[in-house]
Amino acid sequence: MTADHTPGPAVLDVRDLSVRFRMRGGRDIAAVTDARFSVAPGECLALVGESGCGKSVLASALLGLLPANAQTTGSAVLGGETDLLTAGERTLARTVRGRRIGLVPQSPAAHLTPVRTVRAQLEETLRELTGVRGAAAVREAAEKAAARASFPADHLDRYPHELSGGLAQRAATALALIGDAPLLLADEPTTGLDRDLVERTVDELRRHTDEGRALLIITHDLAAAERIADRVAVMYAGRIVEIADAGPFFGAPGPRHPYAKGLLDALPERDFAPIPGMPPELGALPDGCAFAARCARADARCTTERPAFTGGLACHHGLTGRTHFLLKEAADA
Ligand SMILES: Nc1ncnc2c1ncn2[C@@H]1O[C@H](COP(=O)(O)OP(=O)(O)OP(=O)(O)O)[C@@H](O)[C@H]1O
Ligand code: NI
Repeated sequence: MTADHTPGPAVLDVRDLSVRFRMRGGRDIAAVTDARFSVAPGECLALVGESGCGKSVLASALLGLLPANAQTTGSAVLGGETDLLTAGERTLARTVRGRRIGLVPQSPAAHLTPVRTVRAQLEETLRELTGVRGAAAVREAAEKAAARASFPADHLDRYPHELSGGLAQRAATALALIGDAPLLLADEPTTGLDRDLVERTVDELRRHTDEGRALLIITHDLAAAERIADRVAVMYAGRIVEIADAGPFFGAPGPRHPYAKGLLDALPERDFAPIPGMPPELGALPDGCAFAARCARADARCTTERPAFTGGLACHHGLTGRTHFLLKEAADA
């Protein structure tokens, strides 16, 4: 097994997914390039990287929610059968969003309908996505759905603006869980929450993964990723540069890609040493490695030659030939 592949049938299998925004004047923005990863049942994959690196665009591509000027290539196969990139809006709206992919939104307050109570929204979603019928049965199912996301029953008749950030997040999670989707997709589910609530939110999401769902969590909160993820995918300038098991990535021996190492070293609880410089414009990417301009290890080759993504890594320096050979041998065994 290599780190970019999960063993057994994947819930989601993304192959060479690219997203280009066609801009006026013929310019292209390469928001996502050749993303390749899969997520297995019961597994949590955290997609991490700095603001603007393409994480949300990747999520929107999976949900069929990209704007009209976006062009996608590659494939993203859900449940071994449906390619999300070619399925078409009708299929995505009727059979995928909510039913096969539960979306835990970035901004729950904005996702919830402001003029309706949490109970009303849960009941409406239940009627839409499940076979539960009859006022009493729907009411009971809504209360169960709230309990599943640890949303307190005595707050069900409140409106979204009457909820704290943490409770709004739980209401949104309860809605995301109603369709019993095998894949949960959470884009920055902890934005704006204090540390305590971040931990509770990710622990609750983890619990749903432990029930057998797959979870793709998008975050730039590395502490949250460390707490929840089985594997980590690091994105830089639209490309995944490293995919690794969370244990060795956050512990020893640590990340293999210099950018991923830089991200961890920048954490206040580690070296608190920011990566110098800025990421490149996605409309004007360099020919070689996109990280070369900021990388202490970069040499002439890095600026001219793009590193291939093999064995979970896209870097000229990450592995010596010998280590690579040994790892590959172990992976193939
Ligand atoms: N509709 C669009 N047209 C053109 N460019 C876009 C469009 N939507 C997003 N982009 C560009 O795609 C890039 C990636 O954006 P994205 O929102 O995926 O970043 P992100 O990694 O999710 O960042 P954050 O952590 O801030 O949420 C950005 O440079 C953004 O400007
Ligand atoms: Ni985003």
